[in-house]
Amino acid sequence: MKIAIGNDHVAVEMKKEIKKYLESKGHEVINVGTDSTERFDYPISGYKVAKMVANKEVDCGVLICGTGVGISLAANKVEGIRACVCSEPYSAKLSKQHNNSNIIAFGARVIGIETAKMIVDEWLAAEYEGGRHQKRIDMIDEIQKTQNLKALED
Ligand SMILES: O=C[C@H](O)[C@H](O)[C@H](O)COP(=O)(O)O
Repeated sequence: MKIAIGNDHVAVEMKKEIKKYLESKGHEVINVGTDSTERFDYPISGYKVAKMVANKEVDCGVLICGTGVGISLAANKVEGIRACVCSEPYSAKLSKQHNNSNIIAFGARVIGIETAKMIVDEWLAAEYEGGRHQKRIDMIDEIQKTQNLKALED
């Protein structure tokens, strides 16, 4: 798979290790995050990775900041992005199976590298199940596009 990866100053080492790990599994990884530990504003990396995913330049994205929260919030502002913060593999797997997440995020101040590897493994191996879940994803898109939800009017 072709994967974009982004991070802020907190997550430089974890980003490097995850990039290396994914490459060792045969993935092509495009690094758009910072490689410096100088303070760096996470929305920049969140936005860059999100745009690459939304434009289908890559198959999916990985985002890492201190908690994974800020960087995923920024990514989720891009239309079509479903970025999920996970601190354990079960939520990562379900975020793909049920929510069709296209970006996974986690925090370098929250989890260790072995948990991070398990999260990306489970997430990349999982497949979106469609079916009953699609209606809910369509509702999320509807909220984004219209700031409204027709289901409330029914
Ligand atoms: O959600 C935001 C991230 O966790 C950032 O990595 C964090 O806010 C950076 O904090 P600081 O600038 O204090 O290193």
